[in-house]
Amino acid sequence: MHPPRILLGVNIDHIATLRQARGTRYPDPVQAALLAEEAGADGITVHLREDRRHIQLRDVRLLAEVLNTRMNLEMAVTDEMLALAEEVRPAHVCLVPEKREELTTEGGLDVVGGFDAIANACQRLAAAGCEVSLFIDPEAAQIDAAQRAGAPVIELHTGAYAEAPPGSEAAMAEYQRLTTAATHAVSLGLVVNAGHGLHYHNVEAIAALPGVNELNIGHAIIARALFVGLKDAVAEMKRLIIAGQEAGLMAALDAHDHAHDHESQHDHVHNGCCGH
Ligand SMILES: CC(=O)[C@@H](O)[C@H](O)COP(=O)(O)O
Ligand SMILES: NCC(=O)COP(=O)(O)O
Repeated sequence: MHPPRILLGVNIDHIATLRQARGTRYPDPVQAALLAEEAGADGITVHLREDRRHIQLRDVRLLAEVLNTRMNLEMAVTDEMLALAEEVRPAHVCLVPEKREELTTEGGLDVVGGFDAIANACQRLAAAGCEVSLFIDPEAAQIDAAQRAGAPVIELHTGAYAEAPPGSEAAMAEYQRLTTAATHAVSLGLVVNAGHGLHYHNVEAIAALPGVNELNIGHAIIARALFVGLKDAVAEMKRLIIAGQEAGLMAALDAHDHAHDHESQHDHVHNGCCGH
């Protein structure tokens, strides 16, 4: 049976970045969200940062009213944000680490180190009806802790892979880390999302990872939208994700057939079918 198509969550933070740069009312991230949905986005991701550098509370409240798909609210594990999520009740909440001085999210959430606070946040958000995901680095210890904390979903941070020079040993090592992490998380029954730094040239490989449910992509889509329009930018990303998923499935089938052939040859020899 064909697994479900990988979903695309479009992150619209950078529409708000442009608006905030001039203090105008435009461009409106809410308008962008509706266009992205029309182009095939399966969900809309926003990161309401403590410093409110891009997305504002007004955006989150309006999106909660008008989205036709679902909101994925990225937020830090703070009392203020937990209270807000309990009030707005987005379909999905992704807990992320946050530093004021960072340009963008630098690493994954330390679930091992902050276990009690994160497990408590997972419980509160689940009680509010939100599906919680934890944005983590592709490390077994963090994945295990995420499961123990009660998160049904993880989002693997793809930043290190995206930043490594394409084709380099570092990129291959990061890809292997992501593959191992996704396989491990799926074996624990976790839903596996991924994102950060994905763009039109690296997304196919990430869509080919085993068992991926959703990719969250923002910067590259909004940047391309400047030249081709938001709808085309979203549609093109969806096409690449589907192509990557198909390639991953074919590769998995080939590997399976290969292993099967090898096993049959092995049985053949051991069952004495070679005239011995
Ligand atoms: C959690 C994550 O990887 C991204 O959503 C990122 O945090 C977006 O935030 P910025 O748009 O501020 O980079
Ligand atoms: N969680 C990742 C995300 O929402 C998008 O990150 P980016 O594509 O803007 O780097």
